[in-house]
Amino acid sequence: MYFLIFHRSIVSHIDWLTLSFKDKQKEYSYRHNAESFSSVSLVGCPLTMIVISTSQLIVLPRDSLSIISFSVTLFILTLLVLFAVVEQFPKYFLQSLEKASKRMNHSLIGRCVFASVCIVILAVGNVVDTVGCAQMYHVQAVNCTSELDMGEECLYPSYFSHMTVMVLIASVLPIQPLLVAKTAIPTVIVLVGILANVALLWDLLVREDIISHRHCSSYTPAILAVSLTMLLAHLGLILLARVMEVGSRVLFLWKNEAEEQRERACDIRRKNEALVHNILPPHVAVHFLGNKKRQHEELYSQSYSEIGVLFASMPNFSDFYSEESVNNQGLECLRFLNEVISDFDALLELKKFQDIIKIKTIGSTYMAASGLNPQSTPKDDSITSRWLHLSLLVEFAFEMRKALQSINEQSFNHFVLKMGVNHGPITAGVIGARKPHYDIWGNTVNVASRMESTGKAGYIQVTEETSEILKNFGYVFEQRGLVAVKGKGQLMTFYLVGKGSDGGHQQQHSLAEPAAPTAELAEIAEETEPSDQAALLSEEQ
Ligand SMILES: Nc1ncnc2c1ncn2[C@@H]1O[C@H](COP(=O)(O)OP(=O)(O)OP(=O)(O)O)[C@@H](O)[C@H]1O
Repeated sequence: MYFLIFHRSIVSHIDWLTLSFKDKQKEYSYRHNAESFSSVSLVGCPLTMIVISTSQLIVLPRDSLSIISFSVTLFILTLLVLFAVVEQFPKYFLQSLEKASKRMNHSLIGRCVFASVCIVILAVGNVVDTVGCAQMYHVQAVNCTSELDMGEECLYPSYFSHMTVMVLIASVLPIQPLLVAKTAIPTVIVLVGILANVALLWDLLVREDIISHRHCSSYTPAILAVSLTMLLAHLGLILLARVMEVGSRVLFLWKNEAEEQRERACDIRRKNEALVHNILPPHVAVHFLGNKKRQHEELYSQSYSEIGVLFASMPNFSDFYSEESVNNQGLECLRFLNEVISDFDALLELKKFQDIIKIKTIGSTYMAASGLNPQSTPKDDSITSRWLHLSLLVEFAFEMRKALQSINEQSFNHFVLKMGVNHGPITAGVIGARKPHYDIWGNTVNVASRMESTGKAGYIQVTEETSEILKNFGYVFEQRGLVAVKGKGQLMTFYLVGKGSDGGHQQQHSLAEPAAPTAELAEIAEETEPSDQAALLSEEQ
């Protein structure tokens, strides 16, 4: 099969006779898929009419009736084609006309019927002309020896068959009609052409033979020659129509495939973006997604001078964690931890905490930082503007405590948070080309971590400098005393008691809530790390 040779990719998809897709859904969408500019292919109809009329007027000098017939057919065809292409030139035509054109071009039946009508009008124009010629001139039966009146017109009727071939060409050009119409209409045109030759032009064609072959030597009769020409042209054009149809279907498949691939690529990109946004802070994710020329080895780092850092741990979680069959080899403990951490993460979704960034979790310790978003610039140079994010970090710490409390109530647990906050300069960066991780480093982070590890369960411990800043926001502190911090010596630290004039009361209240019974709190405090023991000792001194 000709199309098997050219388009192996489509063979399994289509029926070899009708060329329709075996998949009904695909066939439906192919038929309803209106190619933009497909209406432009109809321009071939009036153009063919112009060529036919011009050549006929040159070869077969005609009377005024034929000129009127040409003009009317050409006029109707031009109007129809103009209507079909209005959609492509919306600026130059009435809106209602454009809408009607669009409706016609986008309806399967509409555009099929419309294109078929154009072809039929063209064919009818040609037939009318043929009939006119045959009837206008009375031709007597002639033979090789007859005297011919060479002054008569319509001497070359075979031209009507040549014109029919042109009509056939014009009939396969439009994209809109279905293949069945593209086959049926030209077949009818050829049959009518052959019938006209036999029934109307026989004598005229014999006369043309005699004019062309004066000596009556052996020749192929014109009637046979032109009818065969029409038939062969018809077969060739049907073949061409089928090849065009296969091509159009291949393009349709490719287009669909490309569209599917594009959608898949968009989907993957969306998922990747979501993934990047999940593992990196928004501003860093934007940097990575936007910077297409980024090299794998290129390091992303950013220095900040005023950042807040929070460490929050659940000191009694390690006691809770055990790998036994009763808790599914520790799975239930991890499920619980996941619930707690997820609740903390959910707090960061709140608008007021949008500038707080979760850095990571280290075991049951939650690490977050504020002031990392370069877009959130302070309104002015005042302490309260510059360190607003630090007060929000403290608010976040309070909310974490509340969230854990409510989980405790639901699960009959007694977990408490031990928190440490510090502020100062840090360096942030993304480490690793695979599984990249955003982290922060610096003395500020180390001290924040120490504030947590040397702190007390249920308390938020801060350095003196941090407490000074937070006092501007109305937070109330209780001096803890000097704490021995590894590598830093003795640091004066404070416990955050609450906010406002009744801050002390607030803190009392939060501690008095059944987050952990007082005895349990004391127990937890005693179970702090060795460095904490040193800290507590220094406190006692
Ligand atoms: N980016 C970070 N993520 C998590 N923890 C950090 C980070 N930076 C520092 N820390 C923690 O801060 C604490 C203090 O760090 P520092 O460098 O002062 O001492 P260290 O000798 O590394 O600490 P350690 O004695 O605990 O090993 C360490 O426990 C460290 O784990």
